[in-house]
Amino acid sequence: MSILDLEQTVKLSCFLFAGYFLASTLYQWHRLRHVPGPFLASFSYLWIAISSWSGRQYEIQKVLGEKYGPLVRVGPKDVSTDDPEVIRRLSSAKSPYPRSGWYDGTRIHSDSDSMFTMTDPTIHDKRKAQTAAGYSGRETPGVESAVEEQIDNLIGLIRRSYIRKPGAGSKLLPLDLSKIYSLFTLDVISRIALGKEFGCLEADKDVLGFTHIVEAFMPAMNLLGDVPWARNIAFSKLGVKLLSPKPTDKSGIGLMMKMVNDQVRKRYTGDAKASTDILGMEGSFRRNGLSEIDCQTEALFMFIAGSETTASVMRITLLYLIATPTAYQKLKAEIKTALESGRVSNPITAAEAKQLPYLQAVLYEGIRARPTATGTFSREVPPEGDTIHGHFLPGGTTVAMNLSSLMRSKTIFGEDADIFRPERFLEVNQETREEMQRIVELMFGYGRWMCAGKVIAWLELNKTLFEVLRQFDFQMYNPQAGIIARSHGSWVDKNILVTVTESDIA
Ligand code: HEM
Repeated sequence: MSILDLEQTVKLSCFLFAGYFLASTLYQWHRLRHVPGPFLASFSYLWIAISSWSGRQYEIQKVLGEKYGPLVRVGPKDVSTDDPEVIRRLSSAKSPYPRSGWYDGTRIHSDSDSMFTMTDPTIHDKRKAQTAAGYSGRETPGVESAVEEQIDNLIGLIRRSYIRKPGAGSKLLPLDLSKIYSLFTLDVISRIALGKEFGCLEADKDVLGFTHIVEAFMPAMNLLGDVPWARNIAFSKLGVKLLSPKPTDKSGIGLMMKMVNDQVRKRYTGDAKASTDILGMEGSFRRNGLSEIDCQTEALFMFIAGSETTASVMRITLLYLIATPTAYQKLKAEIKTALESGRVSNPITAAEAKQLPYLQAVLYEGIRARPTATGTFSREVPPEGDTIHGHFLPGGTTVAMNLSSLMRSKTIFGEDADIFRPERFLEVNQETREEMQRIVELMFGYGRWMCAGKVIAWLELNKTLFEVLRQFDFQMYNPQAGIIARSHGSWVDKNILVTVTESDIA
């Protein structure tokens, strides 16, 4: 080929490529052109990529509803909604909507799915039924006492290392709420899933280096998971094989994988003693038909789904309480009255905690004020298409839940929805309160896809907040120092430093 021919071929290729790029961009834009949203999002995934990577996913998402309405275009084939009715309809047990490919972004095993990455409703429903008795506590009555053991360890650690004695002479080590609750939830999950806690609270450190790995990789994982073409590469079978953690790793998720695999193997080879953990020999998962590898995958996913989520609610709720003295005092007063009247056990049971109205209001407000997960959790419109809020959505469009915007809705939560005020749940009639609570509970998803660990999460939240405030009082260590809170699907928090004193109501 002569140099002239080569030049012509290169020019023609560039021209064809530019033509293809323009035509496909125009096509992408055209299919959802009637749905309002940020301009960049209408033809490219750059908008989603920026919001996933920036650490400001929450701030970016929470204003979308007010700016564009209940249905917003957030990508070429993607919309999001903050309408609770639509969220419920799409996730209900009878909905024809499957989960979208977004869920692949949490895949860890190349040859086995956790319940979370099962996008097909029929396959997913089967796994959900197999694990329901374990997660709900029906076949695992020991979960509540396992949580109590870890609360004891949490209180022990605070008392051992962080308590500030009265007077100026005592040595002062600030307690980092962003760290201690992560240690607590890791110990809870390992205790209930594997029968023995990792011992993070005992050692006062993340013994496996899990949170460090999560923090370090969260921006990249969130980005890869949110942008479809990147996800299709990174989370393909080959991508997962090459990139995902390995049981031979010396720390982080790989090491956790090894511990989980070993524990599960013991139980499946039959030399384990009877135990009350979710996975035990007599444990629910095995009894309900999970194979060894399914069990390993499910158990590992439990750490990803159940540790930082719950820890983030615990730390932010306590932080909001410390920053809102009226709410802090009211909750302390409710705890004191409950103790004096002998209405609560030591430690409090989950059932007793549910009877304390201000404690409930604080927990719902804590979840609402800073939504736990900012990931998109999208569904896929079935092939025949669907109409939402008057906009036709062709088959294959993904519809995300914008919980960040929903939780800030002034129509539902009042004009002061931007601030932490638990009273909003108490000054309305019962019907309105229950509807507000149901909307906050959408934070756990809904219907067939709803969080399997919701009962365990509420158990932890109720018992821990009560017990910690029964024993201690908290104040900010340095109110002028900045707290770091970045949202990449879930939260990466740092530097929530407090000082702790003994409470006078215990
Ligand atoms: C405050 C704490 C928690 C929050 C806000 C939360 C939230 C969620 C959400 C939003 C989903 C996905 C729902 C959907 O796809 O529509 C989910 C799924 C899941 N969560 Fe949680 N979660 C929490 C704690 C936990 C805990 C403690 C565990 C385990 C002990 C857990 C285990 C799971 C599992 C296994 C799934 C997959 C369920 C399915 O695919 O059907 N979660 N969670």
